[in-house]
Amino acid sequence: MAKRIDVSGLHVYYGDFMAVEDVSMTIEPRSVTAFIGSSGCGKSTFLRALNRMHEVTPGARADGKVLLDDLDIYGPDVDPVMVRGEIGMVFQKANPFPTMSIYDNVIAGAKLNNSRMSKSEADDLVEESLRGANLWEEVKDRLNKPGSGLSGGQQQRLCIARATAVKPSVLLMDEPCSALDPISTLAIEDLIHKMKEDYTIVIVTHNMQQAARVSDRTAFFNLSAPGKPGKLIEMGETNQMFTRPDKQETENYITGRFG
Ligand SMILES: Nc1ncnc2c1ncn2[C@@H]1O[C@H](COP(=O)(O)OP(=O)(O)OP(=O)(O)O)[C@@H](O)[C@H]1O
Repeated sequence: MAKRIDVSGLHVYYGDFMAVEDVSMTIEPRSVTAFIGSSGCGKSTFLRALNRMHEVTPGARADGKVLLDDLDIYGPDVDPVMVRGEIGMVFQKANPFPTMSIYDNVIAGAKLNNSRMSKSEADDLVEESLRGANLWEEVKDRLNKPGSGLSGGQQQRLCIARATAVKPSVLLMDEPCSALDPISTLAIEDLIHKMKEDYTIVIVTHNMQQAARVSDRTAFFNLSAPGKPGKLIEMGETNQMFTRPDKQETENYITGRFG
């Protein structure tokens, strides 16, 4: 079930370096939110702080509040592994487990959560997740072959199936199409469009057309100079952001005057 994310006053640091400064925003359920902005302005860092994935980087830490509906994901008793189950992530480069079969790739995370899953439950979940990722028809006859034998676009859809098999409520996608050809990109964009009925989706993208095509709301990040922290400049309906942004800085970026 899709859930809302409410961020207030979030700062993210790598050691002493503040990479993201004081970001507050609401990410609506059953919609796609795009993060755009020039390289190094902290989009990926902020995205990773939304499911505590930054904590796997030594020295990285976040300050501030992130609510997933009513759950404070930085609360003292909250397990980051549980958070990452609720808020899944898909990375820039498809990263299926190379030695695992397609089937085992899909079921890997779900099995960690429920080691007593029966064979028929697992079969059903694999089929449902692959169908959800628009990949079932292409792989149903080779489920026992390695995931690494698929094309780049198929591997990315396999990673999406793996992420959704644990039944998250939010999917964070960090430039999921940047390594893909235009046809595979379109397949992922179609999938994002379909999945927003069930999930809250956030996508980081460098591709303005992609942000305009897939997202309902867009957040523009920027930094005042190299080495300075990234900040949220403006967030709004994608249509409005691309036609009548409030801030000159946003307009300059969108019209290609910098970034
Ligand atoms: N592991 C890390 N250790 C130290 N600094 C980091 C680390 N990862 C990112 N940074 C720094 O944090 C800042 C924000 O980086 P981030 O990757 O979040 O930006 P981005 O907007 O996603 O960039 P891009 O669009 O190029 O992917 C940059 O100054 C970057 O050098």
